[in-house]
Amino acid sequence: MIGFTGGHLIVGPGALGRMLAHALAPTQGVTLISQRALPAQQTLTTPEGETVTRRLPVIRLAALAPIGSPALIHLTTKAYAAEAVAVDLAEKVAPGTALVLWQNGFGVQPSLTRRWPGPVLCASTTEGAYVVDDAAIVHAGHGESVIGDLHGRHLALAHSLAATLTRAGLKAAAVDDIGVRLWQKLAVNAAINPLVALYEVPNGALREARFDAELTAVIEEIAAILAAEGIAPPSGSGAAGWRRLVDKVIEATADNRASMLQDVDARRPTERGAILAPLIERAEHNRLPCPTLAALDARLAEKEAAFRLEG
Ligand SMILES: NC(=O)C1=CN([C@@H]2O[C@H](COP(=O)(O)OP(=O)(O)OC[C@H]3O[C@@H](n4cnc5c(N)ncnc54)[C@H](OP(=O)(O)O)[C@@H]3O)[C@@H](O)[C@H]2O)C=CC1
Ligand SMILES: CC(C)(CO)C(=O)C(=O)O
Repeated sequence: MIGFTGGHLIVGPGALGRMLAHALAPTQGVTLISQRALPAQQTLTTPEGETVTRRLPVIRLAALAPIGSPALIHLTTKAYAAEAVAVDLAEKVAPGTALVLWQNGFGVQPSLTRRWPGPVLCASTTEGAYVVDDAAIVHAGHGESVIGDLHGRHLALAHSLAATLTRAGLKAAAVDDIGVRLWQKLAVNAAINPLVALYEVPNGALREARFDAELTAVIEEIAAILAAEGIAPPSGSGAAGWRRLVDKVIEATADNRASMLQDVDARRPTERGAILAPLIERAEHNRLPCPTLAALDARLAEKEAAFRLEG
């Protein structure tokens, strides 16, 4: 068993986890928690193209001794791994320990807010990072993070974390409507990610006429579902407001291979369960049709099954 000396525990040392660790390490105690051995010598390429190498302590979750209360636990696994990891973690930390969920979508957030024994913050970020290998990541682009909790009970904690992240060079703000922010990001992810992952194209391809009918159908379904849930787009209203937001993101990220496409490229499961499933569930709850979203989900499931067969 390996000891842990306090500070920020970052569980899931992938792109986002290591980016947070690199940012926080100069001013805060940081420990990465992994599921397999990783080198402690870690390199980050900044959005400005600078390369920085740091020693980041890494402990395997299975080897982590029970600990008191770290400052915060950041959960930075993919959404589909988060609940199982949280169950393992809960056995090792004091019950009041705060958890920060960095996952996209709206699956693990309500569920772990109910189940985790301490405060749960949710973060929604437009920072962009990707993994090069076990010792290197790229922070591809600066973004912004918003942080809050689903029931508005931990705003002081959200403010304190946002200030810590901002001081560390990751612009962040505390918000009292994180649920709305998560759904708004989910709407963008649901409109863009499944299509680009299925057609294996960069985001900018969705500007082409051949995708217009499918993109329009997806956005109309999302708009109806979110209207029933009382979630409006950040500006404008209805399907036109969502379309404007999605078009803006497509334009701004035209060269991106979206995260779901990167998962397809790497033959990994996608986060469709965190992005499409909550919309489909809310559509069923509100007795709204969502044939386009359901078809995208089924096609992605088929693609993932084919990868599993490949091996
Ligand atoms: N990358 C980005 O720019 C952004 C990511 N996000 C969200 O953040 C989340 C993480 O994304 P990202 O960092 O890209 O994903 P990655 O796949 O790069 O990282 C996930 C990490 O979790 C690790 N992990 C999986 N299971 C466990 C476990 N049981 N114990 C410890 N670690 C585990 C993986 O380890 P292993 O390598 O061994 O599989 C991997 O290091 C996703 O929900 C994503 O949607 C949101 C906005 C931006
Ligand atoms: C907004 C978008 C689609 C940008 O690529 C994204 O967040 C992702 O790749 O998951």
